[in-house]
Amino acid sequence: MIKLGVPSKGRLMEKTFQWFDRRGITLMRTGSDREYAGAVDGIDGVSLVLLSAGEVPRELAAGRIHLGVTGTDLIHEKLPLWEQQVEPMAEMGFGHADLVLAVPQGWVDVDLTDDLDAAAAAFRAAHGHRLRIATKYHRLVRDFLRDAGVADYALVDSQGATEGTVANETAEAIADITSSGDTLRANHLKILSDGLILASQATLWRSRVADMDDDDRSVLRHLIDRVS
Ligand SMILES: Nc1ncnc2c1ncn2[C@@H]1O[C@H](COP(=O)(O)OP(=O)(O)OP(=O)(O)O)[C@@H](O)[C@H]1O
Ligand SMILES: O=P(O)(O)OC[C@H]1O[C@H](OP(=O)(O)OP(=O)(O)O)[C@H](O)[C@@H]1O
Repeated sequence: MIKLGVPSKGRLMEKTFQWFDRRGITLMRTGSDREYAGAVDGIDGVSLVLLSAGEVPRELAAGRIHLGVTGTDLIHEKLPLWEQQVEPMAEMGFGHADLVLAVPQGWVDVDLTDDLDAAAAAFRAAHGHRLRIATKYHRLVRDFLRDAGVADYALVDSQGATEGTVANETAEAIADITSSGDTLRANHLKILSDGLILASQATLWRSRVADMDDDDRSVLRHLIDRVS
């Protein structure tokens, strides 16, 4: 059996089901509302694994699922060696979101990451501690800031309501996902002009490490032909 992991809740679930449906493959939740059991209609040899978008990268990397749907951001953040562990099979055209670096709108002299670097040095001199950037995307933000030449900062972990950390005075800047931009605007934050860290969308990934026999390989080829 080829195991296909799809989000069982959250913002990617419904559109994932619709995406497969348009390609003649029906994914169904079975059992009660609260039971995470599923079935697949329209193709043989594929079983459905329902899980959260955030768990799909780990399951693919462990080879417990052969295919999985999740955002580019979660794969790149959670799998340091993602290119060796997974392969993108299809960009699905929904779940678009940008991971961006944002600072208070009132910081009129800070428009670029270079300006942030200067502001960070000044901040440390004035306050005696490093400028804090709140995020849940630790790896992606660190890599981005290293490439941008910004060093004088501290990451603060924020697993939700990240834009609120500036008003709450637990951080001076944030790095988070944005789609409409409403949350950033409502919290008086602006994106740095060169502050796009990653453009993400829902993507169908193939595990490079999951075990397969010849039958599985042929089911996988057939499934990929149908959807890509
Ligand atoms: N406006 C948005 N805010 C946050 N994530 C978004 C947005 N639009 C698309 N996404 C994408 O959705 C995915 C996360 O989905 P979701 O928040 O449903 O997953 P999750 O955090 O694993 O869910 P849960 O923890 O509720 O199970 C990420 O890949 C993210 O890039
Ligand atoms: O640009 P927007 O359309 O306003 O969307 C962006 C917001 O959506 C997400 O939060 P989510 O709703 O997942 O809540 P969270 O803060 O608990 O992560 C993300 O973390 C941003 O806060």
